[in-house]
Amino acid sequence: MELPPIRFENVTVSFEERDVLKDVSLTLNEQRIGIIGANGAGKSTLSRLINGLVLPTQGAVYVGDRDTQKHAKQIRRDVGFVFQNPANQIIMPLVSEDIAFGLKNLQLPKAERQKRVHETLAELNISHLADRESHTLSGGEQQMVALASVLAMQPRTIVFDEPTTMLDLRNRLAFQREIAKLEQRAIVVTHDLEILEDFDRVLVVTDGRIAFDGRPDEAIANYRQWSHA
Ligand SMILES: Nc1ncnc2c1ncn2[C@@H]1O[C@H](COP(=O)(O)OP(=O)(O)OP(=O)(O)O)[C@@H](O)[C@H]1O
Repeated sequence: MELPPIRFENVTVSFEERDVLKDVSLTLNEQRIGIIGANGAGKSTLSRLINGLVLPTQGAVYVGDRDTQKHAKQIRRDVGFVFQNPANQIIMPLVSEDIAFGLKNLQLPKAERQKRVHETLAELNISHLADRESHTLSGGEQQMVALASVLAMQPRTIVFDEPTTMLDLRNRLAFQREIAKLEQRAIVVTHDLEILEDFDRVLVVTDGRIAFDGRPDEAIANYRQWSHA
């Protein structure tokens, strides 16, 4: 699978005149990229720029050669986003309907939609949730269903904002296995440092800037050192 590079060019994001990201320039070519750092450092904002959920106040973000400010629709198709709070993402009354919902927008035939729904649920070991009412799911079950909805769409890049916060050990391991197997690019914002062990690259965000950018072990050591200071 060809993975389009993601480029940040001198990106500043301001909310209410406060700069929460400051002149960030980056090119992301790797397949598995982690983003770590303190609360409020700017990690979610950085991740949301990738699919145009947040737009730069200054500078530009490109996915391949598409500017996120100009090609929102195509970019949302190419970059899936798994939200921190899965309840924001689940919209349909039944789990299987929820996963099928996004596929309708891709204009896939019904049989293909149903096949993808069942394959994705089986892949994540949550086939037993298919006929459950979405609002009765536990937090962790919701997080797994939100993950399934995005995986079923098969976007080339998937951004995860703290995907394991509600998962028990079994589901956390299932998530980790799933990420390791993905042909797609995964960009994961997390406080769960262990899941980054086999990643290609980890960014440490501190106060709106990239304070460190490198291998997971080095990035985690840098972040630990910063946290103790
Ligand atoms: N829509 C918004 N309006 C105003 N301020 C915002 C908005 N979104 C984020 N912020 C502020 O920007 C800063 C960075 O937020 P962000 O969510 O990117 O941090 P984070 O590193 O993901 O934090 P956490 O680890 O706590 O989730 C925070 O101070 C936050 O309050």
